[in-house]
Amino acid sequence: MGVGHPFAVHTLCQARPQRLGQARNFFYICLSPTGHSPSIGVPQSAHCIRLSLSSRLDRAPTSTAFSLPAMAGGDGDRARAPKRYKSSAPSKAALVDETAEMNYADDFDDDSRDGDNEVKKRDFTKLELKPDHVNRPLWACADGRIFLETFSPLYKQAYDFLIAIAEPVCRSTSIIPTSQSRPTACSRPRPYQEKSLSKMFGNGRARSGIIVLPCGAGKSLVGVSAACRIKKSCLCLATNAVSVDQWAFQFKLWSTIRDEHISRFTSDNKEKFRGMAGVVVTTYNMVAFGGKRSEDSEKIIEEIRSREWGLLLMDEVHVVPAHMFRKVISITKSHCKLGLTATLVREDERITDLNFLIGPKLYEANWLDLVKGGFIANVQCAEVWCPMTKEFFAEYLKKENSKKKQVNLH
Ligand SMILES: Nc1ncnc2c1ncn2[C@@H]1O[C@H](COP(=O)(O)OP(=O)(O)OP(=O)(O)O)[C@@H](O)[C@H]1O
Repeated sequence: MGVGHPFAVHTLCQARPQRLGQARNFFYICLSPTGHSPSIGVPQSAHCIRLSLSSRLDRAPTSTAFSLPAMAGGDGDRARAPKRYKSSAPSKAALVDETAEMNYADDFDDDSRDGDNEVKKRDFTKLELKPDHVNRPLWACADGRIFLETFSPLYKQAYDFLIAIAEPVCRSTSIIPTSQSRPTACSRPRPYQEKSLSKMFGNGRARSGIIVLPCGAGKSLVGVSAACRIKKSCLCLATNAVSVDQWAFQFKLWSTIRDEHISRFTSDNKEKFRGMAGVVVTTYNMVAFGGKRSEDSEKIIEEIRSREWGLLLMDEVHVVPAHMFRKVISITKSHCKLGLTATLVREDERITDLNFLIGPKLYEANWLDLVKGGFIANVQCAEVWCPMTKEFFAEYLKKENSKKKQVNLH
């Protein structure tokens, strides 16, 4: 089972807050054929992830890659994971499965019982830990469950491994097939992402405006989630063709939208609107371009112009030249506009134009908080002083160059 193995991670069930205190030191994973949603609910705080087998695999997984250390008789192929780990008896009978997995449901979520009732109880109280169990933080059961010891020294590596082999299409709703052309969110936003969205949708309707999140904080998920909440078609504008591909990918990653409902429109990739494309991803340039277009392009741009979009999603709003921005805004019609950026700073005077072209700043995350929360990498700043040439210094002192035009969009 190597990297790229066709698993899909389906987080994270219906957490019941009152259960969180009982969270076990196990990373609980359930493997099941895609399309079948395991009904076991487990709290997120217990580091729970569901893995769902892709339809490319037509049989339930065995524990070939992960072995169940405690299980006698062949790596636990027919085994259950332990109910309790007794660290005081490290090697022999250290695992005590008091009953069977039906009782796991008691510890997690009432919803889980239905699914578990299908599984017969088994007694594994006599099973022993394998001698090298400390090197085996992952326990796989024949019924598809994998348990990861969070207290294992290899926990982090094992966790990374699971994530690496999994394709994070994630989130339970993503396994529900949908015929909708509009995206439906299948993600679990982080607190600051949720806050951004709540600022946008706070009073029950979508507000236009700008959300500022540091690089790598997950603006894409916020954009996709916004499109999902609006439940209408979305025109997504990026700065270049590479970004267009990335946005198309992000929509597939974070939502249930089907491939045929996303169209990309770049100079190299003019995907015709297949049906009523729910999401069209293109560049500012493609929309604002005033020159002669090919017949195909003309048709697509006409479609873009004539349609009433639910959301105009604008990536990197701060870098778009003002005149292009105005043009794009004036030739497209949308119910709501959302601008995303990492920094509302630009070199010309026009940053404040965004205020009336799009809307106010809805939310700005403090990057230090995100670093503290472990959501983005720690940044170290070092100030390096160096001499300026005379000419450069004279230029620097000129009023119009002396300050950066930082927006205050409150
Ligand atoms: N809620 C989330 N849960 C898990 N992973 C997330 C979440 N939000 C974002 N990520 C991950 O964080 C990483 C950065 O996300 P993304 O590329 O959207 O950031 P960004 O803010 O657009 O960055 P940039 O400014 O560099 O474009 C991605 O790997 C993404 O999958």
